[in-house]
Amino acid sequence: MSVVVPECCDDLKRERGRCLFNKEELTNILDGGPKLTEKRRRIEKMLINTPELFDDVSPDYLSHEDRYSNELRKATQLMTTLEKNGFTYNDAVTTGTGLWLLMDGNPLSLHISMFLDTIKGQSNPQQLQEWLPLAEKFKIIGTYAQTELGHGTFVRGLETTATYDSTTKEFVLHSPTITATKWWPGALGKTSNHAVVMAQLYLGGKCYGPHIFMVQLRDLETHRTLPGIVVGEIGPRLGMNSNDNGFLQFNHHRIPLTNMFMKHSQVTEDGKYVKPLHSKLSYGTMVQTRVGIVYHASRELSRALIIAIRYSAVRHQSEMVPGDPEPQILDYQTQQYKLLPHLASFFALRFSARALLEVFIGTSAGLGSGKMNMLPELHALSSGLKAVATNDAVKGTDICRLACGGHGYLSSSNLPRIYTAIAAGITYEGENTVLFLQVARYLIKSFRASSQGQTLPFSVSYLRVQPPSSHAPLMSDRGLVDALGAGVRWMVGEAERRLQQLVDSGHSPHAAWNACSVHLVQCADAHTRYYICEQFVDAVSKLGETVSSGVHEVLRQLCRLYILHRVIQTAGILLRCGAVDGKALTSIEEEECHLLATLRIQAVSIVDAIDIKDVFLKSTLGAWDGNVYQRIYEEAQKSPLNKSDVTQGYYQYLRPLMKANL
Ligand SMILES: CCCCCCCCCCCCCC(=O)SCCNC(=O)CCNC(=O)[C@H](O)C(C)(C)COP(=O)(O)OP(=O)(O)OC[C@H]1O[C@@H](n2cnc3c(N)ncnc32)[C@H](O)[C@@H]1OP(=O)(O)O
Ligand SMILES: Cc1cc2nc3c(=O)[nH]c(=O)nc-3n(C[C@H](O)[C@H](O)[C@H](O)COP(=O)(O)OP(=O)(O)OC[C@H]3O[C@@H](n4cnc5c(N)ncnc54)[C@H](O)[C@@H]3O)c2cc1C
Repeated sequence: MSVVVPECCDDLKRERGRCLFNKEELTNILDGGPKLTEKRRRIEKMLINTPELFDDVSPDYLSHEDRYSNELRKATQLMTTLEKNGFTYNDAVTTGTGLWLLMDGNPLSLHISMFLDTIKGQSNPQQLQEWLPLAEKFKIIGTYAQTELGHGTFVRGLETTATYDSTTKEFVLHSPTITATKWWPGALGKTSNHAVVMAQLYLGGKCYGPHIFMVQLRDLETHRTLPGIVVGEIGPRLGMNSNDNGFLQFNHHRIPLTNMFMKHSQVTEDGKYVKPLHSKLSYGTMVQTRVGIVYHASRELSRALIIAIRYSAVRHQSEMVPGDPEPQILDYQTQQYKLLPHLASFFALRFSARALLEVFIGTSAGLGSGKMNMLPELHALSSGLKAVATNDAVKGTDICRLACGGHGYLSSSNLPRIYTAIAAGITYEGENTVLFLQVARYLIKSFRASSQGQTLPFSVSYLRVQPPSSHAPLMSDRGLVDALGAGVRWMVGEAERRLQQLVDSGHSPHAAWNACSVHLVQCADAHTRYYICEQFVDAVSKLGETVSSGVHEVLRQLCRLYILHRVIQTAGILLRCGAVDGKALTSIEEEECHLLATLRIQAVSIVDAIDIKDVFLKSTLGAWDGNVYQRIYEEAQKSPLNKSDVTQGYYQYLRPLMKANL
């Protein structure tokens, strides 16, 4: 059946006709400026003109091996296309465009992120000179091999050993137990010929803790595994099955002394250890990746929102008023309540990701000149934001799926793939509960320091025991953010009181910590969300001076919705600490419902301004033209089961059953 695809269906045309702001201006803000929008579009144009980057057949219909090969084909094509056109892989990652073509598990993603970042961040000048050009030109291909079967979270508990042999000036890498097997690293199974490996450093019989080593795994000509190494793929996962997440074991495998990353800590030829300036500098790649994941999570959430909001404007169901035509489902207040707070979250995360990147850049510059004092704050902020961003992106994406009813469950909606890809983000790069507990540790330490009169770093300065009285009226944005801050201060104070009470009654500090850890995780989550609210309010108020009133109004509404929603979510705490009363909460609830109706009017235009083209959305439900039903129908025709009217299964199983005398 031939299909005539209209420019854009009537529903979406009407929605777009109601736009009262300059979409391009909002797009520029989200990209970080008009120049970055222009650059992103140039990359997109180039990629769209490279047909090899697009799938002929959905990965769902391919075998495990074909799926991997197909993704590898596209990944290598992407890298060469970028290179030939004068762009870097980083351009494709930071704009999201390249990743969206490969989000079924891109086997080069670990190479272009954590492998290269480790080389850049952990090498001494000689190592940098030797490894960086090889890695940048894909002469060596690597991954980040840290997690083991027995330990992922507890890096200090890793079992792989790197024992220095001063007679040969080599490290001997060994996996002494089954649980020491490296397990999970992306692209380790079949793609990588190198890995940066986290292993316990042993010198003269003494363990110096986890350190990073560059290890060649495969021959560079034949790609065969080197002697002393066992490597393979770990099998199917919940999602991203086009990747070759792998396992790795060492059997007394030798590497040169110079293969230990020596920017921060060193081993001399005679086996002496030189300490780093800060004991956690070797965790730097993880911190950097967490910063990137905040952006990544916000981008994935935005794809889900575009799909669900456009679909909600096209889908008509039920009767709102008996006898009237079926309304767009976006007109139902409950549908708005499902989607619009997540739309606000996307903007909040985008502004916070930018603020975090600035902290990261500032801290990295400080580290270069030996200043370590900003590291704890960066660790706390990046851990908290990584956890909130991935939690919210996963929850938001699933809500988007549910908001699309049955069709959201179709693979062709692309919502399942977005969901499974981002769901991994809750676990990888530091499991979220564990990261929140790191934030809580920082909060309690800061709270205690402040009780002793010490000055606190900027992100926790609001925890001061004697806060300056806020002059902002409660119902203003600033006033409500202050109320949220008061709530976190109360929660952290309460956690500290409970910890102290347990210690005073004879518990060890560690037992007390565990006994309070549910509350501590809530403190960390609330603190991070307070930080996000602050960043959102600051960003919108700064933009107010430079943007047109239409765009400013939309941003102000989204920011307001984010704050109101957060206050309602935290109502119990805020009532307990007296930051708000029941009357205020009632009016906040009413205002939220009113705001949902206001934002609904321009919701389609707001998601249009995120500016993700159909080829990157890859969704039958979310395309620009709104031609949903035709697309779903056509996609179903591609199922291999539809190649013949009667399948083999009928002759083999169904017919015999029907003929049997049961
Ligand atoms: C750009 C686009 C990107 C796109 C992304 C998509 C693709 C991405 C693909 C990704 C694929 C996935 C790839 C992967 O998954 S790669 C594998 C990732 N694995 C992890 O993330 C493991 C998580 N675990 C850890 O990081 C550590 O073990 C933790 C932190 C939990 C504890 O650690 P440890 O047991 O050693 O420490 P401690 O708890 O005794 O605390 C002791 C002190 O140390 C301080 N401390 C701890 N850590 C740091 C730090 N980093 N900087 C500064 N300070 C730090 C801490 O605050 C405390 O300070 P104080 O309280 O004593 O003052
Ligand atoms: C898709 C994917 C890709 C990955 N890619 C890589 C990679 O490229 N390289 C790599 O090295 N690794 C990789 N990993 C591994 C990943 O980093 C780990 O799975 C992650 O760090 C969590 O560790 P774990 O699996 O040991 O979980 P565990 O730590 O065993 O967590 C299990 C449960 O125990 C809880 N828990 C653990 N410790 C504590 C604590 N101290 N306090 C309270 N609760 C606790 C957790 O909250 C969780 O609920 C990947 C994982 C996935 C899923």
